[in-house]
Amino acid sequence: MTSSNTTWVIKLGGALLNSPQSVQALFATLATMTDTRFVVVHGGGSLVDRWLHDAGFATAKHQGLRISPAEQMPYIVGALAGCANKQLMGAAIANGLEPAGLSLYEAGVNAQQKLKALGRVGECSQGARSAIPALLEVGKLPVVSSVGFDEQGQWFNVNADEAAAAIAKQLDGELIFMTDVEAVLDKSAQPLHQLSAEQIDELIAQGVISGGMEVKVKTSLLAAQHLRRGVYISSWQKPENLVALLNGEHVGTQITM
Ligand SMILES: Nc1ncnc2c1ncn2[C@@H]1O[C@H](COP(=O)(O)OP(=O)(O)O)[C@@H](O)[C@H]1O
Ligand SMILES: CC(=O)N[C@@H](CCC(=O)OP(=O)(O)O)C(=O)O
Repeated sequence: MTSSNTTWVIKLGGALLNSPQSVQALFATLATMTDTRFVVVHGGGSLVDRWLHDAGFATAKHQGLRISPAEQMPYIVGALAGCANKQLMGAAIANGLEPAGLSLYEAGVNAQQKLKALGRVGECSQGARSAIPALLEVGKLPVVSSVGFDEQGQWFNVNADEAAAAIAKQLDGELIFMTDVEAVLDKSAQPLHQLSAEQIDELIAQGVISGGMEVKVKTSLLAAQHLRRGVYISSWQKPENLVALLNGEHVGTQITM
């Protein structure tokens, strides 16, 4: 059951940034829900792809996570915490909202190296005090990139789905992933309205769920188990789905415990 104090963590997939109209429509929708506390966490994978390519780097992913050599980090951080974050802030401002652009550090989430072979890919842990409650209290809209820091101040590239889940966990909030597909699809490309742990294992093993969606469903399942509530995957192409979800309607895919 949600209350007016519930915080809704909305993760926006990076492909959204390629569609300025959809960005505007999404923030216009958020702006209509004045009584709801939102935290936006965003990706920017396609922007990172472009910046790395333009800088002459090759890039590769392992199970949906970008292998992030130290020398590529200035481009990755620039694309995510700089360009993507500020583009979304601009759309929020244009729709009458008051965004506050943050990295994971200010949001109270720390990062540390996930796996040596992945370079500077971070995984989340409990961090310093979060600025988010105070920002929400004064009516700001936190817009959080998935750039994280460890206690030595070293920067990390965190998958944005994992970043959103860590923030939802910290705020005990609701979690919605807005991506570029309306739902997780089955092997006949039909939307799955609900997904359990067993189905997720099976669909990944069959190769029906792969790439970025593999990270998303695995992260959603862990988050649902931790938060003890369902987590949703829906499309940013349909901002009205956000309104429906907040009203307790069932759209997209619900990942259950
Ligand atoms: N079973 C599936 N159902 C839907 N999308 C899937 C599936 N398996 C893989 N995908 C891919 O996952 C993509 C979404 O993941 P990703 O690109 O990481 O999104 P985001 O940037 O929003 O986090 C889809 O565009 C689709 O290409
Ligand atoms: C470690 C890792 O994979 N980081 C991601 C961070 C951005 C992200 O997750 O963006 P989307 O939500 O648009 O996919 C990356 O470099 O692409």
